Amino acid sequence: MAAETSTEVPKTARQFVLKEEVIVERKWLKLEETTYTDPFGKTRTWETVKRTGNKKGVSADGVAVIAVLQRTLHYDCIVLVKQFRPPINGYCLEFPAGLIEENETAESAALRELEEETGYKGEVVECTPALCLDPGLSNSSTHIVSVTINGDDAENTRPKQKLDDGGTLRS
Ligand SMILES: Nc1nc(=O)[nH]c2c1ncn2[C@H]1C[C@H](O)[C@@H](COP(=O)(O)OP(=O)(O)O)O1
Repeated sequence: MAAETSTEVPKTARQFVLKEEVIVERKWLKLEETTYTDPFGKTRTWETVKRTGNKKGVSADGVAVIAVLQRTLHYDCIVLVKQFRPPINGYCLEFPAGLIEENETAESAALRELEEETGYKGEVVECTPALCLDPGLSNSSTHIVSVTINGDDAENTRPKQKLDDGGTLRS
């Protein structure tokens, strides 16, 4: 008699992390080996990047700001910044963005980063929950914050960036 072959899909188990081990840690980032269970209950490992530091009172690592510049008799414009990004040895056109400071809300961080990077003062319209944008690589999380800028307002007619000593942005 021929052996019966099962056509049933195997039951999968709920997956979870068992252990996180730091491989190397520097000022801004660390590489960890994450031990987890696969859908069949087998133990596996994953290489994970995390940001260092445990900031108190923050809901995500950073914010990205979708800022719409509104001016009378002009089309609305999305404000972007051009920034050199060492990991790709090249320049990117990006939404203004940055890390949230301790005890700072996502909305305040968005307005602060927008003003630092572009000089524009905006108003928050909407803020997403914390999103992981590259969860296969990192647990790093970001709020995407929608902002409007009243370009007719005197404070926004001649915007000036306020960059720290590492900054080389253009908007
Ligand atoms: N992965 C990083 N490597 C670095 O060498 N330095 C880094 C990393 N991530 C952030 N930073 C530094 C660069 C800035 O001086 C500060 C603040 O970053 P962020 O808030 O993203 O940028 P700005 O506020 O726009 O300067 O962290």
